[in-house]
Amino acid sequence: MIINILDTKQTILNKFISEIRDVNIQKDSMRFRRNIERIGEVISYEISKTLDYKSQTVSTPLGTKIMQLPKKDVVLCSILRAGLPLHNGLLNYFDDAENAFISAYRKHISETEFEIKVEYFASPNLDGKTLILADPMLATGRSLASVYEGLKKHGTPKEIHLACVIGATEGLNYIKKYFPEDTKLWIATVDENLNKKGYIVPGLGDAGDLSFGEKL
Ligand SMILES: O=P(O)(O)OC[C@H]1O[C@H](OP(=O)(O)OP(=O)(O)O)[C@H](O)[C@@H]1O
Ligand SMILES: O=c1cc[nH]c(=O)[nH]1
Ligand SMILES: [Mg+2]
Repeated sequence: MIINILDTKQTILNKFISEIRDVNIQKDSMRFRRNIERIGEVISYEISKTLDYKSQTVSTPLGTKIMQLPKKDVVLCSILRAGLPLHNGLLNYFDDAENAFISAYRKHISETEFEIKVEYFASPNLDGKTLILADPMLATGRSLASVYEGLKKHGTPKEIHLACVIGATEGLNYIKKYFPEDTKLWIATVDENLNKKGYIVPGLGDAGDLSFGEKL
């Protein structure tokens, strides 16, 4: 896996990351969602530097210009719920992408043990496409790995990009085993620790709840 950690350079991205972490600012759920979306936009721009482009002629009112434009083969796939604001950010830039949505949640067996349940699954054919798989939190890595197992039935993408906001080192190491070697991970920032409940520390808390409210 090719790992790109975006906060290793000092950019405006750091402000967006600090606001989603900040226990006071993150209470404003509209700002939280918008910051995740803004991070999705930054990730899109970085991914766009690696895509395949082809020459196309654009007509202006005064003439023509040959431009290099990205091929229209992107599929954006997000993991519900927390993936939705990140999906919006990616879609703001890859506006003609096809879209896939998959649900994954932690079904707790005990306070500290859980299994990943994948239930809703809607995806186009992935053969030969550029797959961008988005989930803001990469904690144990089990949600991303389970979703990818399911996606394999929908075809073989030409290339795979993973778009994440905060990861834990353990999760990064876990998913390396599941994805093809040339998969590119784009992640805003990485923390060292996971707690007993599988939450990233210091992380930000529960991204799904902060975006959409607590669930039962
Ligand atoms: O790397 P993992 O250990 O699998 O954890 C990460 C998952 O946890 C969060 O989802 P959650 O289960 O909280 O569901 P939600 O989006 O509905 O809140 C997050 O959006 C990831 O999908
Ligand atoms: O820290 C974490 C881990 C999983 N899901 C979250 O929303 N946050
Ligand atoms: Mg959650």
